[in-house]
Amino acid sequence: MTMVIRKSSSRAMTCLFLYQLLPPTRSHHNHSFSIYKSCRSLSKTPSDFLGSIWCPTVCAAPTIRSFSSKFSESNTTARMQNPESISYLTQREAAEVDEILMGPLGFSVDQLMELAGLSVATSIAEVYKPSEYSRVLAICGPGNNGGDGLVAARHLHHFGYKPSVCYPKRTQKPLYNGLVTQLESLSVPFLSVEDLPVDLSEDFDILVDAMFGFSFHGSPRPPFDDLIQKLVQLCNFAQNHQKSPVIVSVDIPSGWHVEEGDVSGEGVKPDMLVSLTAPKLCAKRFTGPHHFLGGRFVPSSIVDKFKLHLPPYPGTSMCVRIGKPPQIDISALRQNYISPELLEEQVAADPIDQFCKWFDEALASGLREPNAMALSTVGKDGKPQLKGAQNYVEWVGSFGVCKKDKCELELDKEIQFLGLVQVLFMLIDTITQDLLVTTCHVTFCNSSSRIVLLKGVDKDGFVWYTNYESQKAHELSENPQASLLFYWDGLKRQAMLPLHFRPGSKVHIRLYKHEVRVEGSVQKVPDEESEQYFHSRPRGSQIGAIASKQSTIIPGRHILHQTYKELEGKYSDGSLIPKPKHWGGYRLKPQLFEFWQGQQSRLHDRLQYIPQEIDGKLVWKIVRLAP
Ligand SMILES: NC(=O)C1=CN([C@@H]2O[C@H](COP(=O)(O)OP(=O)(O)OC[C@H]3O[C@@H](n4cnc5c(N)ncnc54)[C@H](O)[C@@H]3O)[C@@H](O)[C@H]2O)[C@@H](O)CC1
Ligand SMILES: [K+]
Repeated sequence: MTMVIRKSSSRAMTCLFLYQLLPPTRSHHNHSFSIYKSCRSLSKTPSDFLGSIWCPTVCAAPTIRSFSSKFSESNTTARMQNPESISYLTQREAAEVDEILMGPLGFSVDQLMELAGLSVATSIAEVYKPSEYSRVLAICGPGNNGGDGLVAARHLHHFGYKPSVCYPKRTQKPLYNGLVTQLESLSVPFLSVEDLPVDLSEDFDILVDAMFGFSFHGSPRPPFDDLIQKLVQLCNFAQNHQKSPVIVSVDIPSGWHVEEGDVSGEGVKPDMLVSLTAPKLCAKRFTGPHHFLGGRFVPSSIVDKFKLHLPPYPGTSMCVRIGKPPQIDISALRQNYISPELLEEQVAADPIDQFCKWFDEALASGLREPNAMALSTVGKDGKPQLKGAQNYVEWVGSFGVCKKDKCELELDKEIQFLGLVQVLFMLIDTITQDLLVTTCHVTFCNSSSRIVLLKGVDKDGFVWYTNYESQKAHELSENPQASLLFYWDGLKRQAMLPLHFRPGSKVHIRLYKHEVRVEGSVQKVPDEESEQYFHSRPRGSQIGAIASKQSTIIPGRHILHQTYKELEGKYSDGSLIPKPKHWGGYRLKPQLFEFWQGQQSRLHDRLQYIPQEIDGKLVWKIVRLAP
């Protein structure tokens, strides 16, 4: 810290306490700001001293992108069910359900098989993403369980997996021949038992066990005895591999007694069980992490007849999770990020281009809402946190001119904070009124954060829409500086959560993680732009925007429903829903970017883009920060 005294002799010293709330921006050398208050006043509230700060104008490259409103509509997720309250069928009941479905209820085998196979494929896709678990082997038996496996393999192909099929005892019926032809037309390879490697871990990520279902009895006969042993022995090879394949059993873990389960204790131990129609008694003995129910076709007459308690399927899903997803010890979640290094010479010169590159990667990796961002704002009265720790800095040496009712400070150092400046000490030339030296303390302000959805990014900045009467809008009206934070993990070849653990196996996680922080000043977007976007939203969201007086206290949820219903009735004729005045967009004009990439041993990459004016042109200077 330096002390700058420009003038000397016959000076009076005045010691003052002043407050100045600074916005969350970067200030550069010799930028000036004003304190609109007499230096000689004491004990004023912070709000009396709102000043202005010079902010550079930023022009980014003309990349124009917009995101469709579909991002804002959330997808349904599988509901957790208490396994205790669910019905389990005996072998006899399972066969009886089968007979009723295909007799009086008019279903055909292929219909049920198609729905069963689709449920298996969607259950797999809920847990094991094709980006990490692409190589699938469906081992299919001679009956309908095997047929389910063939159908699942076809759907998995269309979901982006690479299935292969082992179907050693083919049933010569038109239904099965058709399923085989369909797979062959997709070039799905059929492997004989002899073609299979001794260690299935080498070639496959997912093993679909579709050998036997509820009609199995006795001990498995060849070649299924050996195939079941291959699944049992997988754990013997586990130590040779970073990741061992997962076993997904269709309806019954093959070889298990349909009612009593794995009687010998030496049978298959699937990681996932997809029960069809209703779980069979053996499913009570399933201890793997993922139990799903599929086969969304059970009519109420069957539910009543067998007094079934089955979980409801969420939304339009073909499957529902039974029981809780595996518990994860949050404190043990310590990923080692492995990424190629993020080097200064390799990143785009324009931060908007770099942002779009990472955004596209996040989108391609299957992240649901990569446009979700934390928006941090602070009003003019952001309360200071307690002194101490890293929330407190001190600087000395600003100087400037002190006029009757305002002091102009000229900062002599680059500062970087969002905070409350407390001017502790000022030395003023009583003749010239020059401000000679100032000592300031800066305490960081409390800011408020929430997640909003990015709806567009272009050369002018980052756009989102909200209620202009919300807390964030209120804070932005008082202080237009804000910060955006994007968090994208699970990129490229990462393990997806929930993590799959097999007892005794080692889980090596390759996780790529990116964060982008953007700071700048915020303005409302022109009303026509908000108007245009408002009418592109689903009508339900348009009505919702009118129904909710955001951030106000309401007596209960019923008020929202009531208002929503009234408005729904009002606009039921399909007429244009007018955009409320209090609803619209904001655009943040970036003044700083930081691109963060996780690396091993916490040696993360942090590249900051700082705007600079060179020969009247804006250029972004890239600097590296220590992690
Ligand atoms: N609601 C239902 O009933 C539905 C049933 N579906 C599927 O159909 C399955 C039942 O199908 P299936 O009745 O065809 O029977 P499975 O597929 O369970 O197996 C029957 C076949 O396995 C053979 N087998 C039995 N025990 C054996 C042993 N110890 N060693 C070697 N081979 C043996 C039988 O000879 C027969 O060929 C269910 O588990 C389910 O996967 C689904 O396709 C759709 C709905
Ligand atoms: K099975």
